[in-house]
Amino acid sequence: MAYYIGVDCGTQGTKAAIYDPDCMEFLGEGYAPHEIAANERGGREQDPQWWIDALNTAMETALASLDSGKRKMIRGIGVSGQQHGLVILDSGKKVLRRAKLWNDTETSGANQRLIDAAGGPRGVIEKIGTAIPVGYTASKLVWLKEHEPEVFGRIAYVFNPKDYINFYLTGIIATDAGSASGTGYYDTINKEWNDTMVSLIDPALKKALPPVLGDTEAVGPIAAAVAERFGLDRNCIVAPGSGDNMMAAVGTGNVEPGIATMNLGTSGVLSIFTDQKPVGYPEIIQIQNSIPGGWIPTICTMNATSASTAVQELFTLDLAAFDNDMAAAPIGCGGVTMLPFFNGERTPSLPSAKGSITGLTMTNFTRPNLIRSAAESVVFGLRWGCDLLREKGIAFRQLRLVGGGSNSAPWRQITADIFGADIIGVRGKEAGAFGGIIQAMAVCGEGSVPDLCARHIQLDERKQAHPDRGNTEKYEAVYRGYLDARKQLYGI
Ligand SMILES: Nc1ncnc2c1ncn2[C@@H]1O[C@H](COP(=O)(O)OP(=O)(O)O)[C@@H](O)[C@H]1O
Ligand SMILES: O=C(CO)[C@@H](O)[C@H](O)COP(=O)(O)O
Repeated sequence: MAYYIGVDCGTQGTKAAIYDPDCMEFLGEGYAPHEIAANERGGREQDPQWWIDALNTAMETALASLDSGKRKMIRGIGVSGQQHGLVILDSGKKVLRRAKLWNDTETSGANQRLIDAAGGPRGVIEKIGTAIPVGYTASKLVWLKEHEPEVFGRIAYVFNPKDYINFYLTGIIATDAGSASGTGYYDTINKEWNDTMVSLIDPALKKALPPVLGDTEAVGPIAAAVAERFGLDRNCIVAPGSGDNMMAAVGTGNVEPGIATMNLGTSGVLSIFTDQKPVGYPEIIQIQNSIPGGWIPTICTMNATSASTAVQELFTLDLAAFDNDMAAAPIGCGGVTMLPFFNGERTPSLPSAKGSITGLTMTNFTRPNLIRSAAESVVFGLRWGCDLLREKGIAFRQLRLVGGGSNSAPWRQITADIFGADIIGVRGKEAGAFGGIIQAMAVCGEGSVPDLCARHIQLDERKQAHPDRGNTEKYEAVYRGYLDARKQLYGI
């Protein structure tokens, strides 16, 4: 008998869950939040130590009910982490500064300068198979070189948040192809660091890049101090892990054509596995490497539950009351349209955009309409990206919905109606963490990732929603209204 731990280091907090594959049950779970240091210029940063503190708390909580014998039966840990964040260490492996995060738009000017230097978006795609939206690691390095050259000059290691967690767990520095594909200097088609993009940032950076592990190649065994802290066996291995979207794809069975994963978390994400080399895609679609093999063309918006939470907090409602109001408002919110760009936006590329609400009248200016318009607008943003994927022939037969927003019955129905697609949830604590568990099991020889997905992923029938044809038709007009409002304000 063996147990596995999955960890997800998200933007708002870190989760840990312990899984018993024989009983297909979770033995424990834990969570601890982390703060975000924000500035008015769009800066969004976290100290990597905050992730470690949260990880320790989450792990301790998750392990609390396991006696020492059971703790020793934990064979592997797989970590899923917020993508793109820039973690830099000096030659003594000490953190050089706070990590700039995926949702940091302070670096958007630097991103544009890098894209221009690479020959525009198409020049970037020729080199690495994907465009680089605002938020990718590359732009943060360019920004750092411009704004903090002394710090930049001391970089000895550069990697992403998940890799820092693995470094804490093992003492070893490495990354994986999925994470690397979100940096902006990794060739997603040929699966190797791209010298040209690296040199455009700075040729000296090359020596700071970590080795890229295979999909089921362990980082190594857990470090002695960490094993002792949690009472784990020294032979417990740490799997390579990956970015949260790759791991959520695994944790929802999105490892074969036909399944799509949508995450309504801080960010809004839609990813669809493909085994066909993804060439000629629109620039706004991120091409990312999937675990295992293949690719997951991905759309990521910057405002999902971050936007809904802003509205929820404005009205000081709990989630049940918030959902009730969402359900009470009509489709289209009586003409109220929200553009939820509270954090700027990257899909479409509008890093300096602000949130706005249009179409208000004396009669439609109600709390339920404002709440529902937040939920609808988040889904419209993803629908816009999805239509671009559909144009490329990427189709799906089922949308597996995860993230905090998937707990909301009205939001699920809104999503099903706007997409005209069947929605289902996935049982378990957290898709990214469960992806980590499946990957750790694969690394420990329990089966291939697709086989393990087939055996262990349990769909959640309680979180189903099916499109109502009448609603879907009504939404077509409302969606056009959303696109018009966006075009009027931002020309896109
Ligand atoms: N029933 C619900 N209705 C609406 N929103 C919800 C509901 N349950 C959770 N959420 C939202 O989900 C958010 C958390 O989402 P989560 O996916 O855990 O975020 P992340 O992984 O990005 O940190 C919460 O802040 C909350 O706003
Ligand atoms: O940047 C992306 C994807 O490209 C985001 O999905 C981040 O990876 C953050 O994830 P959450 O904290 O919202 O789960």
